[in-house]
Amino acid sequence: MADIIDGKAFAAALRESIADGVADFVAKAGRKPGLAVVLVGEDAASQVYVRNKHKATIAAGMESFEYRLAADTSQAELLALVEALNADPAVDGILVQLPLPNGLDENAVIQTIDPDKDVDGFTTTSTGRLLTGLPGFVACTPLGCLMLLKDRLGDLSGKSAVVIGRSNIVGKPMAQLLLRESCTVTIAHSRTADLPAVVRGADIVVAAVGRPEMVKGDWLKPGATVIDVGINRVPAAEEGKTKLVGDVDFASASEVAGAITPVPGGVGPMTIACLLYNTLEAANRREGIA
Ligand SMILES: NC(=O)C1=CN([C@@H]2O[C@H](COP(=O)(O)OP(=O)(O)OC[C@H]3O[C@@H](n4cnc5c(N)ncnc54)[C@H](OP(=O)(O)O)[C@@H]3O)[C@@H](O)[C@H]2O)C=CC1
Ligand SMILES: Nc1nc(=O)c2c([nH]1)NC[C@@H]1CN(c3ccc(C(=O)N[C@@H](CCC(=O)O)C(=O)O)cc3)C=[N+]21
Repeated sequence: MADIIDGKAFAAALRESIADGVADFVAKAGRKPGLAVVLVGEDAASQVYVRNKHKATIAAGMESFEYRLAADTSQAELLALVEALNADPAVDGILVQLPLPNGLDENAVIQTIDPDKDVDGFTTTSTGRLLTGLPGFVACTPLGCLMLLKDRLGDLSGKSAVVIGRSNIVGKPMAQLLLRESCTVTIAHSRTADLPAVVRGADIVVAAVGRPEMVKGDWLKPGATVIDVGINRVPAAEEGKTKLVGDVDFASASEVAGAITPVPGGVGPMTIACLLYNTLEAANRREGIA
């Protein structure tokens, strides 16, 4: 049976150490690090995430600025808010919750965020820095996955890694991070031929697909380390109830893998902890604190 990688516990420990860093920052800068989160519209899942981010930000000793805008907010209004946050000295990090309602241009909004406040790591400046090996903000979910992998495996160099999914927010930055760690990286996607065979070659499997329980145990190399990014809400056994499952079929995969992250309690909590990590980093840089 695979070891369970306890992302929730790892994230809790990380948040504790961030809280210590926040206390140092407050002592030196005379203010708290500030994170602004912008939520447009009423998407149910986004509301839950934004509430969780708010709670975690406060618990870490940071200032949380929440902006909840109506679904019919115009592009110009949203851009004006992002520009105001760019100029606000109390704001160190800016996160615009995705997806945005139809009619808003996600890319235009994201590219307006000051790269020095881009704690989501989504601007082309941040992704370009990652690609070229310059210091910068790395997207929270892949960063959290990498922390779990390094904690489990130590040096990743020379390992073969398969990332399933090529989105800008998870798959692509994940692949870049693994390449930076000198893994031999394969990026799989919906056009990949014989995905089970591709996965079977990997020491490290990161699944970020959005398809419930797609990756089966018999696709895995025995002993592989499996990071399940998927968050899928599906009907539960009990009538009318739902539950969260990942992109990996946990029951069969945990028979073959060496270690695996659960859903919930794996990558999700790491995403929020890494957001706080990036925000503290942004605050320290802005104040010139090492
Ligand atoms: N835990 C966390 O903190 C987070 C979790 N998530 C979750 O991670 C998952 C992925 O999110 P995200 O990257 O935004 O999703 P996207 O929908 O943007 O991307 C999904 C990717 O999976 C690929 N794909 C789809 N179907 C298949 C298939 N049958 N075989 C192989 N590849 C396939 C797509 O390929 P193609 O490009 O060819 O279409 C695409 O590249 C979701 O479940 C999401 O909820 C997301 C963000 C954070
Ligand atoms: N600008 C932006 N940045 C993001 O980082 C971002 C985003 N938009 N849009 C949506 C996705 C998704 N995402 C998650 C964060 C935490 C959990 C999380 O905490 N999950 C818990 C369970 C939560 C639950 O019970 O619903 C867990 O896996 O244990 C999941 C998913 C961040 N995202």
